[in-house]
Amino acid sequence: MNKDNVKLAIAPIGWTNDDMPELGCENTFQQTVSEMALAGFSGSEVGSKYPRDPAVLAPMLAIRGIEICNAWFSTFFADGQRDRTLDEFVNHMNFLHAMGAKVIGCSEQSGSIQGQNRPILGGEKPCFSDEAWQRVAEGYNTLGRLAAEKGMQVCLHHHMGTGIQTAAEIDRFMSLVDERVYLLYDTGHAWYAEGGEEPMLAILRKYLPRINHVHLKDVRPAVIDQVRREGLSFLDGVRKGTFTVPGDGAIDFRPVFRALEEADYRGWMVVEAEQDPARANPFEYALKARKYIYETAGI
Ligand SMILES: O=C1C[C@@H](O)[C@H](O)[C@@H](O)C1=O
Ligand SMILES: [Co+2]
Repeated sequence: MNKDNVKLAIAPIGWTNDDMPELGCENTFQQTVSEMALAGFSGSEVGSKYPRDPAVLAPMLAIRGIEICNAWFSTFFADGQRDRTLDEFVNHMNFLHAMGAKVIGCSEQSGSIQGQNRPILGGEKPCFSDEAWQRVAEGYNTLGRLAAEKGMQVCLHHHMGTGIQTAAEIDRFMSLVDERVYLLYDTGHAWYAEGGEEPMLAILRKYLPRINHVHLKDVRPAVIDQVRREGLSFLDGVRKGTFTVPGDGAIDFRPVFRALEEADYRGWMVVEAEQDPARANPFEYALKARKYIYETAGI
């Protein structure tokens, strides 16, 4: 890949998991960003331990050569919480804008079971009605317009346990939104939702021109099988090791990198591999990911 076009970041979720803050609570913000830099990454998403004042955060990252590329934002349009979502979005967008980020990665969280103690593969995730889809589309088109006014772009993170999890749901979403709304492609969630590498790649190939941010997450299929068999929740699975860094799990990332390269992808690729830091040392796994990406993507 061309290193002038693609930048590499890593998410702090490997050090402290904001979905389960007890995982990695011992890892400080400064240790996290220092280890990211030491492992050879130039970007990060934002975790709960990061100072929220750009005047404080920016210099602490600058001395380590780390840029902020994105931060997760939860939307609740299907549930009808449009005003609250838009208000919170504007604050979030302004923070990211002050940090120099260009992308705002959002997830439609109405009815999401990703944080609940319910079987993630047990058919309990939300399915939106036609009216809910219309609310989601209108909401995201508004976010896309607000972001464009700031010279930024909004994207949807398809995610396990949400109403936009499967390939069919991604299709529905993308068919309803306008060209100012992009897709955040997450390899791990695509594999998990569709059960393999071919359907994961099909989503990538279909939406390449609309993908403006990439999460590189590897999977351990044996753990996903256990999650299915034992009716475990998404977070139980994470604790058991559903995800890991590229190069450590089942996914061959070479076709992913090739497809992005052929489509002249320009933007960030973010290693995002939440697992228990007590079992998978975050610095060691960051180095492992960095080496694998160098060897397979050439950057
Ligand atoms: O982008 C993400 C953010 C996390 O909080 C989430 O649960 C994870 O799985 C993910 O892909
Ligand atoms: Co992700």
